[in-house]
Amino acid sequence: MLTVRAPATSANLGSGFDVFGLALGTPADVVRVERAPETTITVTGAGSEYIPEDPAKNTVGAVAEALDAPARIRIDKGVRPSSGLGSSAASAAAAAVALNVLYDRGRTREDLVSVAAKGEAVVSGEAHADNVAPSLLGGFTVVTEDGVTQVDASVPVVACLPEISVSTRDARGVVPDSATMDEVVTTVGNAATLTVGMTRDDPDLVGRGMNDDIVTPERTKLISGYEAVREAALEAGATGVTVSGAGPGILAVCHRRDRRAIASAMVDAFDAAGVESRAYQTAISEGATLYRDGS
Ligand SMILES: Nc1ncnc2c1ncn2[C@@H]1O[C@H](COP(=O)(O)OP(=O)(O)O)[C@@H](O)[C@H]1O
Ligand SMILES: N[C@@H](CCOP(=O)(O)O)C(=O)O
Repeated sequence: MLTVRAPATSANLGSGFDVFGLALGTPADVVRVERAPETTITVTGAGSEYIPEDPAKNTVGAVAEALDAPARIRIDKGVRPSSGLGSSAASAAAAAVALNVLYDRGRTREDLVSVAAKGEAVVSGEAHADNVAPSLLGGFTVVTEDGVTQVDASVPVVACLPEISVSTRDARGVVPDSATMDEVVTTVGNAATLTVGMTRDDPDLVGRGMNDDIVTPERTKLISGYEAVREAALEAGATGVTVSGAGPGILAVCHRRDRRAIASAMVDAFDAAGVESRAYQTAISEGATLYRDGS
């Protein structure tokens, strides 16, 4: 048996829709695999009651098929589904790493990005790779049609997860079809600033580059309390705040000294809006980790 822990991720970071992603230190999914004549899946843990065990409907089923690697697969969810924290991607990334070794397929982590993205197509209709790439590779990732670029960034973050669900499929439905040239120019500038910030581990530059006037405003309408939570995080010292992935999670970037205060300000602001939430105080971290002995 092989065991892989794959981290939650936060995609987009505002200015990098479908392009940017980062790996979070916590939470994470743990996936265990054993060879079997055909693929079976069991799911336990956070939100498991909402996750299908049918291989045709679960992200890991698509990964097993793509690698021609039938297995008994057990998923222990640490990342709640429909969270904006790459829940479906964490399972897919973990399964890709585990099955690649189990069947000695010889794929590199970079090769596995497109394999794991097939799982995303099962749930959101599109094989977007901006969650699976950081879950596999760790750090900050930039996904384009030409491939993936990875930076071992280390920046403190708070990921606040409200007790509401937004499916990625639905949130992709509110993405505008077009943008003005002014909006594009502003977004390119922000994305470039953010990327330089990641290469320097500079939370101020990263935060300054997170603004996005194209996709994010449409998605914040799906998250009760978003504006109040954003304001509270900024007042507590966050250098940038935006929707995590497709939401409802909210990501705040910060200096380490402010992390605890930001986490409690965000939870309090959601509470005042009548929404329960929990905040993960973490940092950009490593990608999927393989444990050979099943421990
Ligand atoms: N292994 C899996 N882990 C989590 N969700 C899964 C998995 N396989 C299928 N799903 C489905 O994917 C959807 C959640 O994915 P998504 O909407 O992209 O949320 P998230 O932002 O948390 O990844 C849910 O409908 C869930 O049932
Ligand atoms: N780029 C995608 C990212 C979705 O992330 P998730 O964590 O919400 O699945 C999008 O914005 O649709």
